[in-house]
Formats: sequence, C-alpha cells, structure tokens
Amino acid sequence: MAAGAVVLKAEGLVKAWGGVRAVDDVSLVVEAGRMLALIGPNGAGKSTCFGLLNGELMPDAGRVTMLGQDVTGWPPRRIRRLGVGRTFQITRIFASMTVRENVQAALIAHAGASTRLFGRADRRHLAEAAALLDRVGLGALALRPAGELAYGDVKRLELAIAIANRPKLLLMDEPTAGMAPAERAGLMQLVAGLVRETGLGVLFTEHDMDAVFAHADRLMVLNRGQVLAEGRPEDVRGDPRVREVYLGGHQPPDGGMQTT
Ligand SMILES: Nc1ncnc2c1ncn2[C@@H]1O[C@H](COP(=O)(O)OP(=O)(O)OP(=O)(O)O)[C@@H](O)[C@H]1O
Repeated sequence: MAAGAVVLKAEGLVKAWGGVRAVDDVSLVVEAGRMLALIGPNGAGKSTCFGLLNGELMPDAGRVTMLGQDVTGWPPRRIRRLGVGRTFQITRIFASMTVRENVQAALIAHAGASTRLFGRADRRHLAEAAALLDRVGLGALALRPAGELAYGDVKRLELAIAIANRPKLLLMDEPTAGMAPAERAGLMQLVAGLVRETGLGVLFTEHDMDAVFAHADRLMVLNRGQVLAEGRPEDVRGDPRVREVYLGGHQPPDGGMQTT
C-alpha cells in the first residue's frame, strides 16, 4: 500500500454509556506508513474509541471504514481477517512453545494451514520466523520457551506475531504499558521502523508522552469524548487548549506533558 493511502477512516463516531457521551462525534484518518496517536487525560474516551474501531463496541452513530471496506458493526474476528492486526492487550502467546514456534504458528495460521497440524518438529516457515525474530531483537531467544521471556520481550514477541499476519493496519492499545522507560523507547523505535519498512498504518493509544512525541506522525487529543486537537506533534504540543487540559494551564519547566 502506498504511503499516505487511507487505511482507516472513522466518521462521526458516537458512543454513550448511560448519560455520558464517552465518544462524541469523533472522526479520524490513519494513513499507510504513518502512526497516529490517540491521547487524552483519564476518562477522555480513548479506550471507548479504540473499542469502536476494533469491533469490540458498536457505535451509536457514525461509520468506520478500513482498507476500503465499511466495517461498522463488524465483530473483531472479521475485522482481523480483513488484514487488521492488534496488540498488545490480547495475548496469543503459548507459554510452553518456544519463542520461534510461536511465530511459526502465527505464520502457518496466516498462510491458511490448520494450526492443529503444527508440531514441535514442524519446519514450515522456519527461516521466515527466524528472520522476524531477528528483526524484533529476539533472535538470541528463539529457542527459549515463550513463558520464560521477560515482560519487555513478551511485547516484542507479540509484535512479531502481529507482523507475521502482515497487517496493513495495526491497532495498538497502550503498547508500552508496564514497561521500563528504556524498554519503551526501544519498542516504539522498533514499531516506527516496521511502519517505515512495510507501509503499515498504525493507530495507538498511549499514556507515555515521550513515546508519543518521539514516534507519532500525528496526534489526536480527546477530551470528554470530543476531539480537542489534531495535528503534528509539534503543533499539538504548543496548543494552549491541550496544555490546559493536561496541565490546568500550568507549564512545566521542561515544556513536556505528562498524563500519569
Ligand atoms: N463499560 C462502561 N460502562 C459505563 N461507562 C463507561 C464504560 N467504559 C467507559 N465508561 C465511561 O466513559 C468515559 C470514557 O472512558 P474511557 O475508558 O473510554 O476513557 P480513557 O480515555 O480510555 O480513560 P483512561 O485513560 O483512564 O483509560 C468515562 O467517563 C468512563 O467512566
């Protein structure tokens, strides 16, 4: 897919919980080869918006188009089959299988073969799995049981599994949650590299502002369910309305923004 092609378009999304409009007329676009970060203070509606996009929640109004298809109301499984990947909040890792076998299983599943035929001695997609593991920095751990991986490496493995499905669009819900700052930067750098190499479009929610400002091509700031600002990181960072929401109008000495 050519960089800049629209892979995800949401128009006028609305979702209310009782009297609260958690998502209130949100529209957004994700392009191939680009990363859009969805940010906002606690309760802004990020998770609800994410759920509307990945098929877990049905919108009260609005439309979602992915890879040229109107997917509004589609269940998550059908959306995944279209070529939409997800990390990291659903873990599909088999702890007793090796790291490499986990990636092989994903490659085999993607190729359409039954995973029930998969056995330990299976050599299908071996070289491809090894290459993918090298790419995500897990080459040296390929033969370890996945259950022994450290937390940051589990996230890398999840990313390799997602990429094994060759998605054109990847939805990442707080990819760096629970990671140490140094690990976070490494993971986001890896994702950004894959985005550039493969032309994958990425939408991610994130609390870590360093990750957001270092890697997102565009940011969308939600507040009380509505789009407060949208644009390039440098523009959004200086937007007084955004500063107000995050900081109550106070500017920290380093000019950064924190949500947690
Ligand atoms: N299942 C639900 N039932 C009722 N209200 C909900 C539900 N999920 C979210 N809400 C409400 O919708 C609003 C938006 O919540 P949401 O979790 O989408 O925000 P968020 O930006 O993801 O917040 P956080 O950063 O704290 O995860 C909040 O007022 C929340 O209390």
